[in-house]
Amino acid sequence: MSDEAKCEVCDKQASHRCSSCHNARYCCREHQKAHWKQHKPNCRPFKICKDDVLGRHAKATKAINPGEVILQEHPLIWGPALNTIPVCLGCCKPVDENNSKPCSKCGWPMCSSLCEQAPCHIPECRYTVLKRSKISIKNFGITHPSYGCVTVLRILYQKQFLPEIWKKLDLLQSHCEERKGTQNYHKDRMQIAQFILKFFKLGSIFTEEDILKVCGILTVNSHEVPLTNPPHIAIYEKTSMFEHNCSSNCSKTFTSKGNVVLVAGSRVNKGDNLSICYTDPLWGTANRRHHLNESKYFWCTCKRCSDPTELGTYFSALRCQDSNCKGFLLPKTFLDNHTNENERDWHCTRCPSSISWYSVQDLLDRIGTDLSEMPKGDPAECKSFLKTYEELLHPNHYYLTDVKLALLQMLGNDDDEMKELDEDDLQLKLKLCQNLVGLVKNLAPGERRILGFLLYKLHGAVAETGRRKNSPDVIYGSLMESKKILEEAVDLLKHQPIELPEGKLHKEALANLKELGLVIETIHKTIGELSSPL
Ligand SMILES: C[S@@+](CC[C@H](N)C(=O)[O-])C[C@H]1O[C@@H](n2cnc3c(N)ncnc32)[C@H](O)[C@@H]1O
Repeated sequence: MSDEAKCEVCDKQASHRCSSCHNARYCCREHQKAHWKQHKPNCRPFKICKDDVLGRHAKATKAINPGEVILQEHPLIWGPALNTIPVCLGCCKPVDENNSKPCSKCGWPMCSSLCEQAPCHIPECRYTVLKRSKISIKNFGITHPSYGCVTVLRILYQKQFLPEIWKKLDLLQSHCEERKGTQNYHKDRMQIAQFILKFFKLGSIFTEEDILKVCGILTVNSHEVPLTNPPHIAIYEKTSMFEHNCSSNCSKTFTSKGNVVLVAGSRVNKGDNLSICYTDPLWGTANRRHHLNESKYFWCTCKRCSDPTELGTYFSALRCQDSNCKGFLLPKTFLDNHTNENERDWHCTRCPSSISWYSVQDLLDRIGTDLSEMPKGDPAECKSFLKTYEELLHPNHYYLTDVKLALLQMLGNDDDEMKELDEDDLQLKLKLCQNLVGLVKNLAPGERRILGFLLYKLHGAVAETGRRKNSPDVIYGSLMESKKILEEAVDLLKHQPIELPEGKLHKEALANLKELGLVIETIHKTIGELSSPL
């Protein structure tokens, strides 16, 4: 009998499951009732299903409202990223020769004696001690190849000593077969597997295949945790089951302690698949699909990828090159990776014009280079980029979106700067915020962090526009609108931890909301006094 088939209370064979989460199993109703108090905090609104395309994935077992927490869990394993500068192996904060001391047992630089004794440091410490010479890290502040093996060693340690955790890790996808022959596989083999086998001399315990499987598990399932700078990585058991969608219905954030929190971004119906976005939702379709194939070994065919207009946003579209035409150029599909050359042409949505795939690539490469070479932090440069490329790209194009996102943060980034902003720039900021809020709501409604950030910026621009008017009625109207937008931002950002910029923004938004409420009350009284008969 498998573990899953046992009653949560008595270990007898289970005949039924909790009808809400489908996870807990019981032998009888009495035991289910008796267990409810204990089970309630863990009763999750999803079950794990399996099919040939997705493998294991999560399905909602009841309707879920936007903002509802679907899951919160501890990492199964965490550690430094595979490419990182030297960090403390207790807390993952950067170390250098001044703020660290080598671990007395193994030599890895640690930021404090508390971190030296942290349980998470045991695996690499023990394996280093076993090889009978300490490690010596001399170059700080630049990517250090030795750190690539640390999280891998932590997983191998579970395999050797902690079978309960290893069992869970071992069940995760590693795509070993698909990875063979790829550049990433070769790199992992040379830089991680060989290093572990030769430097740590662990060949009698682990094979090269064991190590490469762990590299695959990490590549496919690990999450970047931005609570430290540089971010560290972690694997979460249940979160690993959530499939990818480029317009996902859930998003993830983290608690201050490093737990992952999955939150519904849009309304989910019972039976819907639950998804998160494994890639950057503000990349174009070709780039997202390429990245997913390179890092997660599947070609995405979600609704957004299947629709060349990307849900009607034209996020990857070019303007038709016929100056008399108001249409946009797009391929027939982004899904077919191997069609013959003519089939890859991009066609106008209005006229018979078309353009070859090579010309599209050439144009996009040129604009991409311009963007990467653009001096940072200069609003004039951003405006000039937008002016030049709005002639060639759809207004929602991802390159323009990228620059708009940067520009709106340069225009009046705090209250004082906002007051100083000239009227044209204020109206530009307002337009950029409105434009991007509309775009993200269409394209990636589950992305609560991005939407919350944009709405926060929008509330400021709306309030400032109102404040500059002479009429108390108009000011009152604008501040009420701004308050409504701010309330939405507060709700969207409510699960962000204070360590992240969005958590700080949430704190700021709550304070602004209180202040805005008081200002609105005062204006309301003034209007009442002005309009009351003498
Ligand atoms: C983090 S795992 C998800 C859990 C996995 N399905 C399992 O059975 O363990 C990521 C892998 O799931 C599969 N996957 C996730 N989302 C997918 C999607 N939208 N289309 C196809 N495969 C997907 C891919 O094989 C991907 O590498």
